Amino acid sequence: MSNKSRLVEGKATPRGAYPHVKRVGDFIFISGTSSRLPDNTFAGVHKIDEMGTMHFDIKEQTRAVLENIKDYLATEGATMADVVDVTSFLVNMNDFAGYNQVYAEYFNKETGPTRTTVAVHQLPHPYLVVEIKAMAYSPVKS
Ligand SMILES: O=C(O)C/C=C/C(=O)C(=O)O
Repeated sequence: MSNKSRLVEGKATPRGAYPHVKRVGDFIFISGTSSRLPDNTFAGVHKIDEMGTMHFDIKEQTRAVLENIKDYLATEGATMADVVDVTSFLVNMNDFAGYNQVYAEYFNKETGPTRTTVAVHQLPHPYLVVEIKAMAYSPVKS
Protein backbone atom coordinates (compact mmCIF):
# COMPACT_ATOMS: atom_id res chain seq x y z
CA MET A 1 0.00 0.00 0.00
CA SER A 2 1.33 3.46 -0.88
CA ASN A 3 2.40 5.68 2.01
CA LYS A 4 3.37 9.25 1.18
CA SER A 5 4.01 12.21 3.49
CA ARG A 6 3.79 15.78 2.28
CA LEU A 7 4.98 19.16 3.54
CA VAL A 8 2.95 21.78 1.71
CA GLU A 9 4.75 24.83 0.36
CA GLY A 10 3.27 28.20 1.28
CA LYS A 11 1.89 26.91 4.60
CA ALA A 12 3.18 27.33 8.16
CA THR A 13 6.10 25.01 8.85
CA PRO A 14 5.17 22.24 11.31
CA ARG A 15 6.57 22.93 14.76
CA GLY A 16 7.59 19.29 15.16
CA ALA A 17 8.63 16.14 13.32
CA TYR A 18 5.45 15.55 11.33
CA PRO A 19 4.09 16.28 7.84
CA HIS A 20 1.04 18.38 7.01
CA VAL A 21 -0.49 15.51 5.04
CA LYS A 22 -0.05 11.74 4.81
CA ARG A 23 -1.70 9.52 2.22
CA VAL A 24 -1.92 5.81 3.03
CA GLY A 25 -3.60 4.06 0.14
CA ASP A 26 -7.02 5.62 -0.38
CA PHE A 27 -6.99 7.44 2.97
CA ILE A 28 -5.57 10.90 3.62
CA PHE A 29 -4.62 12.10 7.10
CA ILE A 30 -4.27 15.81 7.93
CA SER A 31 -2.18 16.68 10.97
CA GLY A 32 -3.56 18.93 13.69
CA THR A 33 -3.97 22.26 11.89
CA SER A 34 -4.14 25.75 13.32
CA SER A 35 -4.63 29.28 12.01
CA ARG A 36 -0.87 29.83 12.04
CA LEU A 37 0.37 31.61 8.91
CA PRO A 38 3.65 30.97 7.06
CA ASP A 39 5.29 33.95 8.81
CA ASN A 40 4.27 32.50 12.20
CA THR A 41 1.64 35.14 12.85
CA PHE A 42 -1.98 33.96 13.25
CA ALA A 43 -5.30 34.53 11.57
CA GLY A 44 -7.97 35.45 14.10
CA VAL A 45 -5.68 37.18 16.58
CA HIS A 46 -6.15 40.90 17.20
CA LYS A 47 -4.53 43.39 19.55
CA ILE A 48 -7.47 45.42 20.85
CA ASP A 49 -5.86 48.11 22.97
CA GLU A 50 -2.61 49.87 23.73
CA MET A 51 -2.20 47.74 26.87
CA GLY A 52 -1.57 44.77 24.59
CA THR A 53 -4.89 43.06 25.30
CA MET A 54 -5.49 40.37 22.69
CA HIS A 55 -8.77 39.13 21.19
CA PHE A 56 -8.89 35.63 19.76
CA ASP A 57 -11.63 35.35 17.15
CA ILE A 58 -12.96 31.77 17.10
CA LYS A 59 -14.85 32.24 13.83
CA GLU A 60 -11.85 33.67 12.02
CA GLN A 61 -9.53 31.00 13.43
CA THR A 62 -11.95 28.17 12.56
CA ARG A 63 -12.32 29.46 9.01
CA ALA A 64 -8.55 29.77 8.60
CA VAL A 65 -8.04 26.22 9.92
CA LEU A 66 -10.67 24.75 7.60
CA GLU A 67 -9.25 26.67 4.62
CA ASN A 68 -5.81 25.24 5.45
CA ILE A 69 -7.29 21.74 5.60
CA LYS A 70 -9.02 22.33 2.26
CA ASP A 71 -5.66 23.36 0.73
CA TYR A 72 -3.90 20.33 2.22
CA LEU A 73 -6.53 17.98 0.78
CA ALA A 74 -6.16 19.62 -2.64
CA THR A 75 -2.51 18.58 -2.75
CA GLU A 76 -3.78 14.99 -2.87
CA GLY A 77 -6.59 15.74 -5.32
CA ALA A 78 -9.21 15.59 -2.55
CA THR A 79 -11.86 18.03 -1.35
CA MET A 80 -13.80 18.73 1.83
CA ALA A 81 -16.50 16.39 0.46
CA ASP A 82 -14.02 13.52 0.90
CA VAL A 83 -13.50 14.15 4.63
CA VAL A 84 -14.85 11.24 6.68
CA ASP A 85 -13.77 12.11 10.22
CA VAL A 86 -12.82 15.28 12.10
CA THR A 87 -11.42 15.85 15.57
CA SER A 88 -11.49 19.42 16.90
CA PHE A 89 -9.74 20.82 19.93
CA LEU A 90 -11.04 24.01 21.54
CA VAL A 91 -9.37 25.75 24.45
CA ASN A 92 -12.70 27.06 25.71
CA MET A 93 -16.12 25.46 25.17
CA ASN A 94 -17.62 28.97 25.31
CA ASP A 95 -16.27 29.17 21.74
CA PHE A 96 -18.35 26.17 20.66
CA ALA A 97 -21.17 28.17 19.06
CA GLY A 98 -18.87 30.32 16.91
CA TYR A 99 -16.80 27.31 15.89
CA ASN A 100 -19.93 25.31 15.11
CA GLN A 101 -21.36 28.11 12.98
CA VAL A 102 -18.31 28.32 10.73
CA TYR A 103 -17.95 24.53 10.66
CA ALA A 104 -21.47 24.31 9.19
CA GLU A 105 -20.33 26.43 6.23
CA TYR A 106 -18.01 23.57 5.24
CA PHE A 107 -19.87 20.41 6.27
CA ASN A 108 -23.43 19.29 6.79
CA LYS A 109 -25.20 16.76 8.97
CA GLU A 110 -26.39 14.46 6.20
CA THR A 111 -23.26 14.10 4.09
CA GLY A 112 -20.48 15.47 6.27
CA PRO A 113 -17.87 13.61 8.30
CA THR A 114 -18.23 12.16 11.75
CA ARG A 115 -16.89 14.64 14.31
CA THR A 116 -15.57 14.81 17.83
CA THR A 117 -14.99 18.14 19.61
CA VAL A 118 -13.14 18.35 22.90
CA ALA A 119 -11.82 21.12 25.11
CA VAL A 120 -8.14 20.98 25.95
CA HIS A 121 -6.10 22.81 28.55
CA GLN A 122 -3.69 24.29 26.00
CA LEU A 123 -2.73 24.23 22.33
CA PRO A 124 0.86 24.54 21.05
CA HIS A 125 0.73 28.36 21.03
CA PRO A 126 -1.08 30.64 23.52
CA TYR A 127 -2.80 32.56 20.69
CA LEU A 128 -4.56 29.46 19.38
CA VAL A 129 -8.15 28.75 20.40
CA VAL A 130 -8.89 25.94 17.93
CA GLU A 131 -6.96 23.14 16.24
CA ILE A 132 -8.48 20.53 13.91
CA LYS A 133 -7.26 17.21 12.51
CA ALA A 134 -9.03 15.32 9.75
CA MET A 135 -9.13 12.08 7.81
CA ALA A 136 -10.40 11.77 4.24
CA TYR A 137 -11.19 8.89 1.91
CA SER A 138 -10.18 9.59 -1.67
CA PRO A 139 -9.27 6.61 -3.84
CA VAL A 140 -6.01 7.07 -5.73
CA LYS A 141 -6.76 8.04 -9.32
CA SER A 142 -4.97 5.65 -11.66
O1 LIG B 1 1.02 24.14 13.78
C1 LIG B 1 0.42 24.74 14.67
O2 LIG B 1 0.36 25.97 14.71
C2 LIG B 1 -0.30 24.03 15.73
C3 LIG B 1 -0.31 22.57 15.63
C4 LIG B 1 0.61 21.81 16.21
C5 LIG B 1 0.46 20.41 16.41
O3 LIG B 1 -0.60 19.82 16.24
C6 LIG B 1 1.61 19.64 16.89
O4 LIG B 1 2.65 20.24 17.13
O5 LIG B 1 1.48 18.43 17.06
